[in-house]
Amino acid sequence: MKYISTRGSAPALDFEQVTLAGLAGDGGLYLPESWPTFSADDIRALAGLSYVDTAVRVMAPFVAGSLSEAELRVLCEAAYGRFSHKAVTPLVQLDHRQWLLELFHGPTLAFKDVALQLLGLLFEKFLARREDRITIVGATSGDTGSAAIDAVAGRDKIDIFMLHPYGRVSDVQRRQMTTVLAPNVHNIAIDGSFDDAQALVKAMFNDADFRARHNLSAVNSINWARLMAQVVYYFYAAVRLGAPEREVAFSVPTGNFGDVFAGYVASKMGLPVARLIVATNVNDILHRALADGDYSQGTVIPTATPSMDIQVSSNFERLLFDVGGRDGLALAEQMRGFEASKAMRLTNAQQEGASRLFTSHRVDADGMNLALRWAYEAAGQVIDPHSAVGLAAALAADDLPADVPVVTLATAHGAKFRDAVERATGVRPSMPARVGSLFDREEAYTRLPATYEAITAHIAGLATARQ
Ligand SMILES: Cc1ncc(COP(=O)(O)O)c(C=O)c1O
Ligand SMILES: N[C@@H](CCOP(=O)(O)O)C(=O)O
Repeated sequence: MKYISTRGSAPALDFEQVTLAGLAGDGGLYLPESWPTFSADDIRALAGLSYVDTAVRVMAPFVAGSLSEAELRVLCEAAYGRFSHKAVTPLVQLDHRQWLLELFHGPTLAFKDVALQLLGLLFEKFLARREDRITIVGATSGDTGSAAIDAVAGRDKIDIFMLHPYGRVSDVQRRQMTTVLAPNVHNIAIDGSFDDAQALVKAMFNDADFRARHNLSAVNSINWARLMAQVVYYFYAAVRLGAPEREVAFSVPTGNFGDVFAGYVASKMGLPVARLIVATNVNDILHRALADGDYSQGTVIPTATPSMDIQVSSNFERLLFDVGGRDGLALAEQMRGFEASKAMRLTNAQQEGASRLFTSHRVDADGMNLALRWAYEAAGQVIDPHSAVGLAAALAADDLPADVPVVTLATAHGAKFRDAVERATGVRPSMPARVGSLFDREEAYTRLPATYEAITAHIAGLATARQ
């Protein structure tokens, strides 16, 4: 399998290279040269398989040439063996048509673990082959950071520098990152938003000297391997609900467009997806883009769903590339315009292409609270605020055929956002034992201004020299 850049001029890479590279050299994001497809029989054959068996079948075409199926299986068994639920990503029924897909049974209680537990092992395997080391630079609005740190802490060929927006993540999210005191883990709190952090990370990748000197790699969803691992649970859930005989809709609380893009990939591979509902909070750039073609960056408004307080959605570029005819040079021009003016209009082809599968819904604080209460009172489920944004959008999708089940992706455990859950439901979710005593541990992080000079000087001073 070869991967090409959305901006048309970086060299095509294989899976191993693309996993270590992160962002493409031309500033674009990597995607498979063509989508592997599963026939109805292939999908039928997934019925009754374990999560690991499903993962191996779904991901095998993407890793071909870099990993054998046996190697992939060993990594999946290790990654998903750390989840606390036997089904890894269990489905929970809420009513006759609404379902939750629980993605928070990993070590750090958010869906990020599904991909990052595997990515940590992929890094280790590929670095051992090359006898090389990497410096990971990442941006987090709360969940990617802790999941990535858990996945790579203590690995001796990796340094990780994780940027989070100071004061804009929950106390649990922050402590899950800053109480990991392994020597290769470096937390940086920037005076800015997640978008600032993400822009700084992309600038480091686009600085050829800095990138080469530190051998940068990515753990954000700019890294293709992240999305690949997330495609698996769409198959796993849909097959359990009757695919390929029955179509399934998914409602996805969305920020950086990675999770819902994985659903798009599943659909391109042949999974019968009736609809992908993009659920945003009031930071609604994706809702405006999908509803009106207006992709213009607003100011980030802090909300009770901090992980979705994002106004520039990295992976949207992958969708625009695929539905817009895969013209990398034209997209590069369009993205340069966006980077300069912070606004762009989708082309007609991009809008029409996206509207075939996607709808969107903007959920404000009242809508989120109502969904939290509905889940608790009508179905006895204490969910987290991000999942509640997804559920609110799912409940509003009343134009879907009656026989289509709607699956909301439950992206985090309520305990990560205890205050918001308690305010809405009166129930304070307790912390699962696997997280340990976060509040007794020492914290370590460095607070820095959100400037390129300050961040790169800090990283250059601490990153272990390449051997
Ligand atoms: C709990 C939670 N829900 C939803 C999202 C949004 O996912 P994505 O950025 O893949 O759209 C995030 C962050 O990415 C998150 O941490
Ligand atoms: N919500 C995310 C933001 C980063 O998204 P990613 O999927 O690109 O890593 C977070 O929790 O950090």
